Amino acid sequence: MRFHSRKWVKPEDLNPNGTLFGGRLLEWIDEEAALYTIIQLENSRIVTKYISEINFMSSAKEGDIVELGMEVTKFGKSSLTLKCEARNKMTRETILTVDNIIMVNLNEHGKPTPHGKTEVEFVKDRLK
Ligand SMILES: CC(=O)SCCNC(=O)CCNC(=O)[C@H](O)C(C)(C)COP(=O)(O)OP(=O)(O)OC[C@H]1O[C@@H](n2cnc3c(N)ncnc32)[C@H](O)[C@@H]1OP(=O)(O)O
Repeated sequence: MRFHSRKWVKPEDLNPNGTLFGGRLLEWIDEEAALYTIIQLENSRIVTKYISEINFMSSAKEGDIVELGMEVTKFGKSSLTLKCEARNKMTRETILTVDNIIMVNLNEHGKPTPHGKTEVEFVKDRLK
């Protein structure tokens, strides 16, 4: 799994317990999944269709750095299935894992459309 982005836990990201608010982390993950999908599918009209069980295993506190990792587990016809892990860079603990995030490629009418991709592509290879 590649960890593409990092987030800094700020006061506005905390819950009343003083730790990272779960909803904020899910927002970060959804955005990261969307950005990853847009880049892979080369289409900005994509949506999140389904997110499987989310297992919160540990947390983060103010000032901690959270890393978000994504991995493609399946290329469907119009869909892309991702696996995700969020980990705390300070404690080295896994904060949560999500086994399946299903993203769907849409056409200009907002309907699912084949993306034609079958493997992960790297931007550096596209430039050749
Ligand atoms: C980044 C964001 O936050 S986006 C905002 C939040 N998301 C949204 O607003 C999306 C709202 N939902 C929708 O617009 C519609 O449900 C759509 C366009 C995503 C899908 O429409 P549907 O008519 O259900 O699509 P359809 O049945 O053709 O399925 C499309 C693909 O999703 C897959 N899929 C649909 N439902 C599920 C599900 N519950 N679990 C897993 N995969 C699913 C299908 O297998 C299909 O994949 P494939 O083409 O690779 O075989």
